Amino acid sequence: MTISGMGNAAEARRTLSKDPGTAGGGARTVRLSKVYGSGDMAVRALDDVSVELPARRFTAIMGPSGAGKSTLMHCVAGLEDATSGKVYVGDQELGALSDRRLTRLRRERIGFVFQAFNLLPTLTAHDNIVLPMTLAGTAPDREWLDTVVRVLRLGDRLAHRPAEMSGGQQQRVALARALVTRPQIVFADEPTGNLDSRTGGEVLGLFRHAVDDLGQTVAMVTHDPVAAGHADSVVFLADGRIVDIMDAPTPDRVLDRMRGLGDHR
Ligand SMILES: Nc1ncnc2c1ncn2[C@@H]1O[C@H](COP(=O)(O)OP(=O)(O)OP(=O)(O)O)[C@@H](O)[C@H]1O
Repeated sequence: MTISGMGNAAEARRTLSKDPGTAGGGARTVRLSKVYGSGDMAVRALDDVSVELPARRFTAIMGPSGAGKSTLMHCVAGLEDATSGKVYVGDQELGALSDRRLTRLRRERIGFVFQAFNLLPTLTAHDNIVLPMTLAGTAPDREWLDTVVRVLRLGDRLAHRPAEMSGGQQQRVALARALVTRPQIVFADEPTGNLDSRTGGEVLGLFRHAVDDLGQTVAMVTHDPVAAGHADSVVFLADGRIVDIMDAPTPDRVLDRMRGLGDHR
């Protein structure tokens, strides 16, 4: 998919290449299990999952409701502890980190785009975008911020508050916020779930752009075979286990596979 008005990708790549160490890392799990609760109430949300989210690739995560998709993303992003097994972001094993170092790794290497955008209503688009840095007490890299804003076509929206923007614009602000710290990995939980198909298509195009032109790694949970068709590969989960991995997915093939898993949405 090509995106109009994306700015100069070669320039973005050059900007990025100044600091190659902060972009392009992947993540993986080794025999990851996650159990919620205990005894009779125990739920095994992830069961012995070994999977790779390769660097500079766009991976979709699919599967029926309750399959463990969000749990997998939360564990890989360091938002939840593993019950057993290991999670690596780049070469770093998350379980080996103190809380403080884990928080720092999350802040510096990981970006999140949640379905509900999670923008603060009283802040302008600009202040929402730089919020992670404001919270961390650091200053944004002006040149990089300008690049992200230009690529995401937000230049004329920076002074607006979320209520003054369309859903697609708010999603782009959320994406800018996830990208501005130059995270190695961007995690997105059903990012197109609430969007009309045109805006959803734009967001998916932005993820492709982040991977192909900005050298980032994207992992996205989705129920939508068309959305998954934008990814490089699809990881299928069912009952907390990986049941298939599909490279070069098309919406038709994804739909067939989903039907086979009993997800008829
Ligand atoms: N905090 C929690 N406490 C207890 N059980 C949980 C918790 N979070 C998730 N679960 C359970 O773990 C399993 C996997 O949940 P998860 O949210 O990862 O699935 P999902 O594939 O993302 O589902 P959906 O598509 O409906 O969002 C489910 O059975 C769910 O009820």
